[in-house]
Amino acid sequence: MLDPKKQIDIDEILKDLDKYRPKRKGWTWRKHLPDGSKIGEYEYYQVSENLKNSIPLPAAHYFGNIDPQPDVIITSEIASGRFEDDIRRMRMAAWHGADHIMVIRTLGQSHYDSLIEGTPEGVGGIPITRKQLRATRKALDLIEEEVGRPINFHSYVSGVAGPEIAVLFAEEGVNGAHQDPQYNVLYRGINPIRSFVDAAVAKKIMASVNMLQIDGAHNANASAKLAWTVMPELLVQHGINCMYSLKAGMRKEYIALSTVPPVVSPMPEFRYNLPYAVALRELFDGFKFRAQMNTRYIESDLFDATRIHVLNTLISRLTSADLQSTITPDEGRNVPWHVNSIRGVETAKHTLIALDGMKKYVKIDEKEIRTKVRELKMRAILMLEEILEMGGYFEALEAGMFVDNGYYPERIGDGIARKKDGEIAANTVVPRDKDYMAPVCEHFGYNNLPEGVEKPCDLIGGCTFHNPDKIQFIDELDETDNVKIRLEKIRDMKKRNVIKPEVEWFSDGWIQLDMTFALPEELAEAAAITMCEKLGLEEPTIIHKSVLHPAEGTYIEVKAKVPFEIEVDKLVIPKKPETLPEEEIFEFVKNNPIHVVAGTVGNDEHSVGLREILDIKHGGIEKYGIKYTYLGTSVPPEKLIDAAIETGAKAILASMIITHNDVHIQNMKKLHELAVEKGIRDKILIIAGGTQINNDLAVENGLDAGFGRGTKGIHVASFIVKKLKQQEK
Ligand SMILES: Cc1ncc(COP(=O)(O)O)c(/C=N/CCC[C@H](N)C(=O)O)c1O
Repeated sequence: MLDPKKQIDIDEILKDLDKYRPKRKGWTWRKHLPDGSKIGEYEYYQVSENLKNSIPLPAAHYFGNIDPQPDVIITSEIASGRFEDDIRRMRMAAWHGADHIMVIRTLGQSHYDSLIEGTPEGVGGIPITRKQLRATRKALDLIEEEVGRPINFHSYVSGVAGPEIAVLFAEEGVNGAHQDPQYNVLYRGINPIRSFVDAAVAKKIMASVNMLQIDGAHNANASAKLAWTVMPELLVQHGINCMYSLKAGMRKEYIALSTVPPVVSPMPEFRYNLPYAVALRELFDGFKFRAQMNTRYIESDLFDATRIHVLNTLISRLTSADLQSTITPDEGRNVPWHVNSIRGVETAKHTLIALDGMKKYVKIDEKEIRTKVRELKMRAILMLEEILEMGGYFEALEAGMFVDNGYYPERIGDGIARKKDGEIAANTVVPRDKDYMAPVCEHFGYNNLPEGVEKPCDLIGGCTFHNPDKIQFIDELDETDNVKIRLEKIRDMKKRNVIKPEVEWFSDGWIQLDMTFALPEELAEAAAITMCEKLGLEEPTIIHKSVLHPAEGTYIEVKAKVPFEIEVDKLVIPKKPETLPEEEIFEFVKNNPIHVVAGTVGNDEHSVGLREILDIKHGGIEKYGIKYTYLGTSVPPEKLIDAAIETGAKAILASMIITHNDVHIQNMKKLHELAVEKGIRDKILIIAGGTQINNDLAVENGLDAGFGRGTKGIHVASFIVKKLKQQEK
């Protein structure tokens, strides 16, 4: 079992991997709750079971800290290049609501014509190897126990070694995988015939363990110049992979179409994306839908990427989705960082929950949208018919029919053409002999078993699917590049108990600074780099800039490395305000009535924070029987003092949010001086509160206490009672 207060021990995970066996095979959907289920005080219609451990949305503390889980599976794509660091991020993502962990493969693994072993470091993804799969699935076993919900582990069955990868995944309990031969052909330049033969073999193996399949249609979006023009082709590509998957033995409930809204603003995106989403779901009724935001147009702006993600999730709720993928908002600027993977999961969870049950009120206008939906279907059907006229898929491929930027039937002629007998691994498909027999299970196509043999592997005492002891586990192949070597480097830091900030790997030293200069962009970028150098930071790199105005200002985000380590043992933890037990506060106030006056002092209209400290609703001081006179906002200090005298108050609560030109400090001094002038300073407590306030600041300016961000009523009530008790002595 994992201890939420302790980090996962990677050494522990790596132990005995040669004996590890997956707990289950195949895909797990969330357990939906019935319509109208209550979570906290509220009814929901599209949620699943709660988690045992989780981190709710930022505003949850206003609503009883509930963390309702949408009915839709939420995916986090995680692949920093080091699986040992990704495991930590998987745990973070699971706590924020992800139950589908998708691991992107290292650059070029599609072109390896065999499996790789061990745990080398990856580039832009993770080398998928048996050891890495076992370590990750073993860690996910622990993490799913910790959050209390099954977690699906996912990667890719594609490339020249596709079938071998499918066998590996079936043996190691991988729960989901992308499999679409069109991806191999169009984007990895692998021979079309080899790709489709391999796909049939792989799909049959995936089907045998109910692995969920995601197809690759979305890649056409990501590759086309103007992604909306490939909408008819997307429907065709989905059709080809769906029918091929059914023929290879897959079931509809495990065939997920990867659907991405083709366009984003500033195009009037919903008038394109919504009809497309409706057409897709009508044509492929009964299949599953994996919604994913459009990666084609993600730039370096985290906020724009998040808006794109929210709008994509809105389409999911307006139509339907079984999985909601969360491309991290920084996909447009670097290999995703921890924090952005989590932000992506939060965006999906927030939006799906926000739109719970929306179809009770909002319906798509059938009349308006029908023409567009019909047109899209017609274009796709015409394209399919033309492909047949051309002699079939391979011929259409050679003619460059796919990923052409013309809105079919218009053609621009810039499609991706692939030779039927060319490309990587051409002429490597060997026709099967008539009397072919293979003593292994889940073998695609005919297999001449001898009479009376129940299953092929009975002939060899079990294949690896039925006798996992036959799996050959190789620990490491490369003595210089493996997880042990990488862990050695950080073992030293852990021994010295020193730490550095990180973005994707343990203590990698990277931080991000955000700043604005009243300069045009080029100068602002140069100023940002200079600033980092003055701060002694290393390798400063601009990762985003926003022009606020061509001359008035530019916003810059920079990443840079810190050259120093932090000594954890020497860290000073600021003392938390101790609070009295609630009963003690109730008891004292019952016997010693307390009245306070409160207000937001000076020219300041903020009121929310102070009301939360006062009102019973938010656990304010009223809850403990303390009475108060609330003077409202923009209260002159004189008025607070006079009201305190009139009401015989024991304390003044002065809220100060605005701190421009240190106006809060002037107000503190003023309150103290006025109380002295009026001769009540020793009879009354003066307490300041506000987001920029702290106790030292208040005390050094003559007050009795100062409370900052995160203060609750009990903190203030405790302080007042403690002080009054001291005065009694
Ligand atoms: C149908 C298919 N097969 C194989 C691969 C991976 O192939 P290689 O190992 O990179 O050659 C991909 C990759 N898709 C892009 C990332 C995932 C995306 N963000 C997604 O969630 O769908 C693919 O789409």
